[in-house]
Amino acid sequence: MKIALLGYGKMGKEIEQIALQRGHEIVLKVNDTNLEDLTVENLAKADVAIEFSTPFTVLGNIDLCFKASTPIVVGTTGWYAEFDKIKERASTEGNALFHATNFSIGVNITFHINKVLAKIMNGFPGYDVQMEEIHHTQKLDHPSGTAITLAEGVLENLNRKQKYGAWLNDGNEQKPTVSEDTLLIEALRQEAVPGTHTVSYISEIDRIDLRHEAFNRKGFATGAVVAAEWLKDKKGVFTMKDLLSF
Ligand SMILES: NC(=O)C1=CN([C@@H]2O[C@H](COP(=O)(O)OP(=O)(O)OC[C@H]3O[C@@H](n4cnc5c(N)ncnc54)[C@H](O)[C@@H]3O)[C@@H](O)[C@H]2O)C=CC1
Ligand SMILES: O=C(O)C1=N[C@H](C(=O)O)C[C@H](O)C1
Repeated sequence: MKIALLGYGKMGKEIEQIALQRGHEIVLKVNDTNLEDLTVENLAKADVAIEFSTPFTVLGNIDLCFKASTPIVVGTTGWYAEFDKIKERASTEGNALFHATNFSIGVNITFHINKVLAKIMNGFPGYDVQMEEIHHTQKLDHPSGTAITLAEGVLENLNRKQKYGAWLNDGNEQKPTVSEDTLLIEALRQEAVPGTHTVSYISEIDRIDLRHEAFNRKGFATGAVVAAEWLKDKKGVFTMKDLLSF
């Protein structure tokens, strides 16, 4: 398969290694030093594009892939406010888009358990729920896309929470007070952390933690390449639930 890498930073480089190991060819690599190569003509030469750039550049890259009729796998986070518009466009124009806030199998198992746990906790009002995400200091968005997906899983299943709130804890501000129906997500930035997410239920007598800790970026990268292989000859908008069998 011929792959275009849109975003050749930490993730793009990791994806390149996995893609080559799986027998694919990289026909285009773009980062902010060679944006002149990012053309519809070049994208049309790829069987699929894998997009891990920035929240500010992802929408332009999706647009170019749609114009080139090149299926696109999007891992970039921080753009989901525009998701409905993109989805509508993909269906009217007959494009192929695979998106996920997290491509790792471990996190997707955690997403599933998180929903089951939230449903169970309806019967146990003595527990309050809170979330924490920790990422490297270069991360541009907060809370992380994964944290938002986890929060949505809680809100869909736990009746006493109606919305989430975010707090970037950089050591300068006190923990905000939130209403009882708000799920607070605390974001911490620590050197070189690939991504750690925890959903905690805390009562007066104990604490239950659902935690996923990535040790490196291999899980994210492998999931993105597998998604690209799966998407290649399809049309429509897909995510990890379409790929996984649970
Ligand atoms: N869904 C998932 O499983 C995962 C998602 N991510 C997300 O992927 C994104 C990228 O993460 P990293 O690789 O860690 O960031 P990074 O900062 O290491 O790499 C981003 C790259 O995008 C390049 N870039 C800038 N403008 C561009 C443009 N117009 N077109 C193409 N590339 C451009 C930059 O030069 C840089 O090389 C972030 O949004 C992050 O949250 C990261 C890991 C896993
Ligand atoms: O920026 C990152 O690094 C990561 N971003 C994704 C997110 O926002 O959830 C996935 C992973 O946690 C790493």
